[in-house]
Amino acid sequence: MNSIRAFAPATVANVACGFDIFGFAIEAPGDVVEIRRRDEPGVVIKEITGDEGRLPRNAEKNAVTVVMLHLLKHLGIKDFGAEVVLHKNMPLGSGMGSSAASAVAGVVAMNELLGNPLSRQELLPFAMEGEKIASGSAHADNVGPSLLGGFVVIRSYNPLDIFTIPVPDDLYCTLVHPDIEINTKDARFILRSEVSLKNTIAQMGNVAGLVAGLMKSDYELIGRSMVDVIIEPVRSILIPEFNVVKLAAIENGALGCSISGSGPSMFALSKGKANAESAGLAMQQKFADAGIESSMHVSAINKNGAAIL
Ligand SMILES: Nc1ncnc2c1ncn2[C@@H]1O[C@H](COP(=O)(O)OP(=O)(O)O)[C@@H](O)[C@H]1O
Ligand SMILES: N[C@@H](CCOP(=O)(O)O)C(=O)O
Repeated sequence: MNSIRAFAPATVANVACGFDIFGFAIEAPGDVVEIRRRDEPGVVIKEITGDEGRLPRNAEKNAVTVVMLHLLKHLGIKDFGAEVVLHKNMPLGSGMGSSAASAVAGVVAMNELLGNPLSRQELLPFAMEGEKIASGSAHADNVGPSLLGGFVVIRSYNPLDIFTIPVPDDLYCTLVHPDIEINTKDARFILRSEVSLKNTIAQMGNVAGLVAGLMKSDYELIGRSMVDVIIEPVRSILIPEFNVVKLAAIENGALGCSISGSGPSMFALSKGKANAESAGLAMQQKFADAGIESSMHVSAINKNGAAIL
């Protein structure tokens, strides 16, 4: 096989109360990566579309190729020649797991080109290296769900312990991306490093409630548990109209609403597609009232994650 195309979906990380430990993928959008073997050694970026020339063309600096270089090194493969084309189908610094989608598509495509020496689970640490390059932190709550699909829980980072839990069939996500940019690195920098006991107790209750609500298909419990008392109060100040948009989502059918990843995108979860759509239109309207353009994606939870095309 000389050429491979892979797709990796956008993701919603944190899911309100689960900073760095919860995430799920949506159906679309997603990045597409093409790799072609070439005779000369070295992995090079041949072309990137959709980034307005903003992403690094240096293979050691772009999440899509960094993961390939780590994989090749791990497998002891030297002098491998490949050229890479990246189709960037989501904005940078979006809170939609943009860097993660590139990293996952890159590592899945390279693994396929090499004849699948590693399983999907085994690819995770390599995909996390892409996040390290992009945001300075090897968090797995975007790359995990983009790679594996489903609703992902990261129980531990050291050692890495990650699994998926079932979600109700009629659970829909609304993702609204206001036309502003927030870098994950900056949004991590502003977080406080200490948390009060009171907030820890509240957050633990919500984490347990969200997992139980998803597994029991208890929509009311899901909604009640979508509360983040630690991260959202700090980061929401970076998103204009955050409180107004969140209220609009809940008043128009959503079970709950919070920041997607590190923002500026906001997500809501709803029972049924119709509720997800009406919540999303209301969210967009509030951004529009403040003169902010936005785009909306409504999707069921993507159960499959990345795919070879
Ligand atoms: N292939 C890539 N796709 C997106 N961002 C990348 C990629 N490679 C490196 N980056 C860098 O990662 C940063 C964006 O990532 P991040 O802040 O995590 O955004 P997002 O929240 O959308 O994932 C930018 O500084 C960008 O230059
Ligand atoms: N847990 C991370 C998730 C970042 O998601 P992104 O989509 O903004 O890259 C964090 O909250 O920093």
